[in-house]
Amino acid sequence: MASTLNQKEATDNQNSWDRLLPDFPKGPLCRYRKKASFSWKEMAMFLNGEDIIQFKNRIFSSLENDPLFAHHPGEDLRREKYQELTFLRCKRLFEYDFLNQQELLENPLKIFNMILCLGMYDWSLCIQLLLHSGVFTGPIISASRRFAHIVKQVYNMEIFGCFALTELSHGSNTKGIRTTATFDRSTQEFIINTPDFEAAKFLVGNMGKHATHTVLYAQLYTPDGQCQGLHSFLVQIRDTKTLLPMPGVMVGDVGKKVGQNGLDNGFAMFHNVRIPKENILNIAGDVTAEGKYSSSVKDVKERFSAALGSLSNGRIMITALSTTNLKLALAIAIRFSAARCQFGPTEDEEIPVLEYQTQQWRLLPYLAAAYALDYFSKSLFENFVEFYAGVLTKQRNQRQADLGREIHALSAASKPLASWTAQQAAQECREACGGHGYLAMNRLGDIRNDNDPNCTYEGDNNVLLQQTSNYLISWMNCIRDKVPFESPLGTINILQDYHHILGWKFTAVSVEDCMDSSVPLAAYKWLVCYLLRESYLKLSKEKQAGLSDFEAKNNCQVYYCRSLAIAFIEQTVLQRYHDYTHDPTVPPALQPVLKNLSALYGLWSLSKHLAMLYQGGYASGEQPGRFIQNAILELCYRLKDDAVALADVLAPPDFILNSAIGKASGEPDLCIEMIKISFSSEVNNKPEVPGVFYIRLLRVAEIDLLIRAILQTGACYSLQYSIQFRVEIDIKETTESTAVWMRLSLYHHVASKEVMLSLAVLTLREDLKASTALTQHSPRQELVTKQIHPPQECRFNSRFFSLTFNTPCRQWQCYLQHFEAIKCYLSLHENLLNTNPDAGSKKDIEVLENVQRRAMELVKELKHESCEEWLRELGVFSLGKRRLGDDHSYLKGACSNIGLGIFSQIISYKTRGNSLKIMPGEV
Ligand SMILES: CCCCCCC/C=C/C(=O)SCCNC(=O)CCNC(=O)[C@H](O)C(C)(C)COP(=O)(O)OP(=O)(O)OC[C@H]1O[C@@H](n2cnc3c(N)ncnc32)[C@H](O)[C@@H]1OP(=O)(O)O
Repeated sequence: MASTLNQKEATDNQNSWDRLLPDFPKGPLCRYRKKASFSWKEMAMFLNGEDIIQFKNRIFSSLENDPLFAHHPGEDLRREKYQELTFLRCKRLFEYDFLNQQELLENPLKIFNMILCLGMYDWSLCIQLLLHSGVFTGPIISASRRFAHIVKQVYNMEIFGCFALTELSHGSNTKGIRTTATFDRSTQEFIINTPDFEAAKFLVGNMGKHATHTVLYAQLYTPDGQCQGLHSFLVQIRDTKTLLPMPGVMVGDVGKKVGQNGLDNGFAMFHNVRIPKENILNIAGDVTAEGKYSSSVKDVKERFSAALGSLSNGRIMITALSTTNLKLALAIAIRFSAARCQFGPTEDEEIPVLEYQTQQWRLLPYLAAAYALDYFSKSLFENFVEFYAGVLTKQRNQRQADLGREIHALSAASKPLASWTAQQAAQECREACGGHGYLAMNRLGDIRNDNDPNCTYEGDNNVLLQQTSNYLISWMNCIRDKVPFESPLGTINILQDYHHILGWKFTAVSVEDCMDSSVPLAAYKWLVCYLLRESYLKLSKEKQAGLSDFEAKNNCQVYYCRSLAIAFIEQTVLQRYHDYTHDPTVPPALQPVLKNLSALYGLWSLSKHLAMLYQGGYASGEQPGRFIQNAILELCYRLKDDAVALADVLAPPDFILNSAIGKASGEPDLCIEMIKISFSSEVNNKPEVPGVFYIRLLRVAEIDLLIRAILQTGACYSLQYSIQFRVEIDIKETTESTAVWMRLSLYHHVASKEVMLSLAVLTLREDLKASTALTQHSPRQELVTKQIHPPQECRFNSRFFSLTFNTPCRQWQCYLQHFEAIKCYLSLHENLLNTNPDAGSKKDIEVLENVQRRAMELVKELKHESCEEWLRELGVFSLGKRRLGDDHSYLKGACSNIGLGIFSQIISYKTRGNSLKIMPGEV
């Protein structure tokens, strides 16, 4: 009976997993998926839970089915266009309203996941939304209820926000900020001024083009001439209707960046800009009508930390954003490594590159880090939710203050750890995928470049690490005075055993002994205590030598305080992950792989501190180092067959991952991607370059892929162009083989001229796996003609089957029929060759002509088919459907919706400059 129940439970589970997590398409990755020691679906359910998976699916499918979110293949989207599109998308996200207040309160992890889902799709969009509805709105919500109407305007997108702290000459050093806000008693206003160019607000996300309001950080001056320190103010910088700068504000875009170019980063200078007294965000302090400064926080330092408190939230999110980049890069590189075969034990046999020890060692520790950091970032976010609830309910007890300090210390180190790990991983993954990794279409370059600012914004990584080491060193007084202590989250509680831990030694006596994360965890505890002692001693010594606090601190960073902060955060991440993976409630089938990941993350991270372990006497002799290295390699080997399933758990759907080599099937369809890119960039940017696509077809099935690629690409770009297709099939015989070449000529109308587009020569290799390469094929001149043929002309001779159709791209049904005819033609031809191998070489003109005639007849017959049937057959129904009818509707919709909101604008399909322009008569 019990076993029947268990069986039923197992079946129910399986059904629910299958419903939420569909199987992946068959392909070369199947062999690894079969070898996995666990079910990826069970793992995904365990890590996320049904509710979150459903929620993520809803977001992913909404983006995939919305034409506004269609990808623009290649990297040729101009910056202005990309920024404009990002803004339209951001606005559209509010229309989706993925998360209501109730859902958010019930499960705050939903907002966390929503942000990450958007980031997986595009970081510019994600950061734009975060800056507007989080970084800008957070301090406003925390300040006072008097801003409720502003918050409403934020969520209606009636205003658009940014967060202006950084200045041209002051980024990390917030105390050095020089913008001023002087209170004017006579008008009950603050006057905002930028003293000089160097104090201009700089690099502020959303400020470049779109923001109408900013949370502005400035030194507050009371009428008595006293500077009361850094405070934040709500300032309008642009007119909400015209987007023209407000009087006294000079604002603009800072130009192209290394990454995230869909985001408009800007600068601003203020000259006697007056804002009402109520616009001070009174988190740290306020000013009375008489101009007296008042604050419930008496201590200046505490006031400073209250003013900057909102940055902790940002750093926690950046920890998670970086971890997401780590996950994306790993998903791509592991899938590629499992499908890509290169070299082998014999000349005839090539093996997947994942089988090589070096490849495992390069990638799998990062995979383990992705799992550990993923868990950590979620748990830290949950800690923050607890803290933020206290902020909103105005709790002022000791625990709340201690929790704030601890979260600040953790996030100031977890941001550096996660962003650096992701940065290094993205580069390693890029290289591990060779030339394919270098191609923009595979997204590793974008992941690396878009991750890059995570190391800098919300505080430079190295500067922030000092906050963590300061926090740790601050506990030395309690240790020295033997005063009992603990922190709300318990992360510093190991220091209670400081003296005892300093006496620990490395005790493992074999490699097998090291295969559990308890071994690196013990070493980390020792390392944290050791580095704390060394940093403290060094600091004391420097001070005793007569150096100022400032100089002493400066001399204690490298090899001391900096290493301490890094070791502490790695130990904390590992501790949490170790506890999680060793919890008895983990499903038995998942325990071994999760424990392996935990051990690998711990040992690999620890291996970077080997010198320190020896230097401090924790390890001695040859064995500890050897054991750790061999255990890392053994764990990589043990995880190798699980790697694809582990990557599957992390990877979003193909549309979101948007990487040809990262596809779930392991079939990169590079041909399609290249055509899309070549086609789209030519159409989009260089319309007057003449050219032809030559595509060599070895299997009839391939034409389906091409049709899909062309349709999808056309779907993105046909809105502005009427495109003509001309297709010629050239059956080319050599002594070794018969090859079918398809020449696809694309024309479009530019100023009523017909221009031939794009020259790209593609060769598909037989297996279509990862091996598409651009090759030199000299096009035969007799085939190249720039003449447009009359519509729907068919021409035959013994080798060529040529169809030209002169149709606006929007009318899909026209050219679908023609493609179908070509397909029939090729099928018949292929059948012919299969049944009669001599047919090709004998140049049996009569037979070929019969085939061609039949294909011609098919074209006529096919005209009566409904276009929707064609689309469904080709699997592009939804894409096609939303283009049928009013082709411009999606853009019109998006833009006109904005028009209904704050921004009156001229909708322009020309993308030069900001399309948000002033309506005639409004100025
Ligand atoms: C959701 C995010 C998405 C991505 C967002 C992307 C957009 C990016 C926007 C930006 O980048 S905006 C601006 C970025 N700039 C910064 O982040 C500034 C970095 N600098 C600082 O935060 C501070 O200047 C500092 C380096 C942390 C402090 O340096 P300073 O030496 O001047 O002060 P201390 O003496 O160290 O600190 C005094 C006191 O205050 C405590 N404290 C500081 N920050 C916080 C905080 N966030 N929370 C709580 N407490 C804080 C600090 O620990 C000290 O306390 P004690 O040690 O004295 O107890």
